[in-house]
Amino acid sequence: MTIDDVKNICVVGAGNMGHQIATLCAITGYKTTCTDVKPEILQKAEAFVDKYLPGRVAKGKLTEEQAKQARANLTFTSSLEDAAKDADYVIEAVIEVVDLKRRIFADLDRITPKHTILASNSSAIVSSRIADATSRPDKVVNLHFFNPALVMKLVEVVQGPHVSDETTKISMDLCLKLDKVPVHLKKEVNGFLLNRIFFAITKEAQWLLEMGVASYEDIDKACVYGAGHPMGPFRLQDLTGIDLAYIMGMENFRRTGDTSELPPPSLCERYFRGEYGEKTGKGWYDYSKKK
Ligand SMILES: NC(=O)c1ccc[n+]([C@@H]2O[C@H](COP(=O)([O-])OP(=O)(O)OC[C@H]3O[C@@H](n4cnc5c(N)ncnc54)[C@H](O)[C@@H]3O)[C@@H](O)[C@H]2O)c1
Repeated sequence: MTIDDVKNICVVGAGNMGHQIATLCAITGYKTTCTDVKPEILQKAEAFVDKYLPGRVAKGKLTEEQAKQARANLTFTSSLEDAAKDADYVIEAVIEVVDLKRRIFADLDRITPKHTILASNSSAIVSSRIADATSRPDKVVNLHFFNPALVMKLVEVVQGPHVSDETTKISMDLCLKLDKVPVHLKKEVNGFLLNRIFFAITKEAQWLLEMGVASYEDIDKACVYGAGHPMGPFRLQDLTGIDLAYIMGMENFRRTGDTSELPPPSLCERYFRGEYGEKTGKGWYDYSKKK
């Protein structure tokens, strides 16, 4: 199999990441189906596309014809069976819970053709923790996009010990077709490449806050105005989701038993109040007045 055999893509999960990955696939010419268990999330994803594509036309980034073709390429369904049955490549982007991902990959293994590559967009769960839920571990890989997936160019392709060179090559080639910049991780490592660097920064920022050294606003300012980052670690967490940071911290703690992996108190407080960041209107910062 080569990249030219990939025509149909299925994206599982239409949340923060999934709806943008699906839109990207459709714009770059792939017949794309996007599925989610929550009807309201599918409706939101569809509404996004119907606003996003005309917006790209208005900005001169797409022609009317390209936008029309992209929309025709993209379908939404609540049925995993319908979404995945003809897929050549699946990108899973559901919540960060390993047992759920294993269940979905076992279902995908049953539903999809034998040649289909099954990729996870997980930020922290390496594919070797999922691959043995399928009968095709050589075709189960991490394909890690960054948020927002329509904008950020980087994709990390993580080749665990079970992943074939063919799967890795097709995944790298797919990223190029999606107009992304892929990097190849030759082994699995917790946090992959860029997040390891960001984890170190965020952890330090979080402890500076907990120790009362500075406010989160000032810590963000230091990173923006001193280090030239486009946004500080707290603002970034609002974008990627405080819920995700909490779940990832808990997953890491469960896996390693290392208490320093536990999410810090100020993050837990926000998580338990349901203040997940931009998507709930409030996180570290207040977005309730933003349209
Ligand atoms: N948010 C980020 O910045 C970011 C960046 C890179 C990677 N990721 C990874 O992407 C994945 C998704 O993260 P997100 O932020 O989009 O989460 P999200 O909570 O916004 O979306 C997850 C979606 O999965 C759906 N879902 C749950 N169970 C499902 C099932 N059985 N079948 C189909 N859909 C189901 C939920 O309804 C939800 O809409 C995670 O693995 C995360 O680690 C997230």
